[in-house]
Amino acid sequence: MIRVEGVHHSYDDHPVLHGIDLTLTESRVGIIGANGSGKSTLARMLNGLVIPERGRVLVDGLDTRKHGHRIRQRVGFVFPDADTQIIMPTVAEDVAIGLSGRGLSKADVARRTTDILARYGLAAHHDRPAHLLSGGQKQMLALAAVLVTEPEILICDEPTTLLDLRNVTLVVETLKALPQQVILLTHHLDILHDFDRVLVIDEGRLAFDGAPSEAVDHYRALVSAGGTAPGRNTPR
Ligand SMILES: Nc1ncnc2c1ncn2[C@@H]1O[C@H](COP(=O)(O)OP(=O)(O)OP(=O)(O)O)[C@@H](O)[C@H]1O
Repeated sequence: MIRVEGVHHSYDDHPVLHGIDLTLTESRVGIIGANGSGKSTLARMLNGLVIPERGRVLVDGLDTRKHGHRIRQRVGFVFPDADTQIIMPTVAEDVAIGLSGRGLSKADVARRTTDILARYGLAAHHDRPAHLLSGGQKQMLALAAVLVTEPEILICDEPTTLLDLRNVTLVVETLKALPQQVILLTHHLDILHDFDRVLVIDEGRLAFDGAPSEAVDHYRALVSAGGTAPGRNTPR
């Protein structure tokens, strides 16, 4: 369970989050809001990639300020642009690297790598250079490379942003089938219709917290009322 307690954050004296309190227990949680509203900053706090300036974030009682490494073993994070997440030359190596330092034998690493690539439709690409994959395949690889570590919670920061409709569907169906708790940041509002809970972030504050359709209505109303800063995305 993730708890966010009285979290404030600034970058270079520019306030980005203002007093966020949350307890996240639901299986499927969406986070929506305008560009620059603070969603990614909040998401990155949930596994200790960003430490709050004030307040604290607890994962199963562990404070991200003190237990970042242990928390990141429990909470996987998928970034918006798979290219920035793919770090090894071949597809299999990119998955296997996530298993290093876990005391697994080479045979176990190879077996788990082969299994996860098969599960996510990448078996035929095992030894291919990762940079030659299509955009959708790269996003699936980024997802597989996180899921092979068997996190208890998965945070996905706009994992469908760069994908065409077919690949959006593939990634979304994959996420929805996972047994893990999934926390998904997205500008594709329709993805969230069957989520358990959706948070609307507006200029660093929690503007709405509830059912998906009401959250989307709230976000659209905010945009219509000019409640988000100018020049930001219109919700789809
Ligand atoms: N590392 C950083 N250093 C300085 N400023 C940052 C940093 N990361 C984010 N910001 C700023 O903090 C604000 C919130 O950014 P954040 O990425 O959290 O918003 P977001 O809601 O995820 O936006 P988007 O939908 O565009 O991804 C923005 O003004 C952004 O420019």
